[in-house]
Amino acid sequence: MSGTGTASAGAGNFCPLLRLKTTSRIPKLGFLKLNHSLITFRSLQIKASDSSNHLRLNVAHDVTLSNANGHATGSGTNLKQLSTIGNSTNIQWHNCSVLKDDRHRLLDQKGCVIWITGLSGSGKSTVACALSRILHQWGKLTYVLDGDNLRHGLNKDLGFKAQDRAENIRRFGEVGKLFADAGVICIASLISPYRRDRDACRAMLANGDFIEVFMDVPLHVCEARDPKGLYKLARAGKIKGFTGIDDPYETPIHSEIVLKHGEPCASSPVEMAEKIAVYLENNGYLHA
Ligand SMILES: Nc1ncnc2c1ncn2[C@@H]1O[C@H](COP(=O)(O)OS(=O)(=O)O)[C@@H](OP(=O)(O)O)[C@H]1O
Ligand SMILES: Nc1ncnc2c1ncn2[C@@H]1O[C@H](COP(=O)(O)OP(=O)(O)O)[C@@H](O)[C@H]1O
Repeated sequence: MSGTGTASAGAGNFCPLLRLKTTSRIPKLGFLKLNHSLITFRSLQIKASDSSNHLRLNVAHDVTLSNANGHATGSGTNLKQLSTIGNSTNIQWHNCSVLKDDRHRLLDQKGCVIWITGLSGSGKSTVACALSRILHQWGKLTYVLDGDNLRHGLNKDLGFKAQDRAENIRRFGEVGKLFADAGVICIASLISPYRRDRDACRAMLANGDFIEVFMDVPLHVCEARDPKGLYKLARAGKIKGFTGIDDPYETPIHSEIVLKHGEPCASSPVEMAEKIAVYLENNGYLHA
């Protein structure tokens, strides 16, 4: 493969193989499937056809040829390597020509993860839903990932031992990262008691895109609320390893937002949610 090829043009100026109009601007990324092979390219020139009704493709840089199994088969200026990530061997990252910025422009917002951490009963879920409601009313796309809810499905194999909580948090981080990449404002609401696990999720996202919100509510207040009766059961020894009672909660040190119990002007869930919404506005997340 020399880096230059031809493809038959479809009706008019539209090439069904490329799904491009010949008049459209040159894409920065794309792929072309030919004879069960995949050609990945970063630079492409399309010249309008002559009377032979053919499009001429000039594939300029970063060419990777791979067969249907994804193994590299040809040469290019920059062959991508197969990787091993965890237990996944011989894998290769595939790019798509629709990029995060394209999705941001479509939605007129920037994807991010609002990470709400705090004790059981501190008001995480209530604030998460209030924030989702406010942003929805402003025409912004959000999705709430709630600790209790994900334990009904994705995380139902996990308990509350430290390593299970760590895995729970890691999965939240990975799912939140996908939502943010999709352009969605993802609101994660989970106890996430360990600083190291929260920081690992922060590190998964681009600078600024992980916004930690600490529900700074004293244990005695959460315990007095006890909406599910869990503190009572934990005090009675009927639940072991309950956060704040006989399991640790590591207070955040560098949260972007602290929602302190009893703070004047920010004591109701809606006022707290408004504070987060203002942060998003001030930091450019509500426009592309
Ligand atoms: N041992 C123990 N400790 C803490 N919480 C417990 C426990 N057992 C059950 N629950 C209920 O599970 C909810 C917390 O789940 P999370 O996924 O947010 O926890 S964690 O982030 O993995 O620590 C938590 O929900 P919230 O009250 O909304 O925080 C409880 O309802
Ligand atoms: N800012 C607040 N002030 C007073 N009560 C609140 C506030 N936020 C939540 N609550 C109440 O506290 C209880 C626990 O709230 P919830 O959102 O379920 O907490 P978490 O998700 O952290 O367990 C609920 O009964 C809720 O109505």
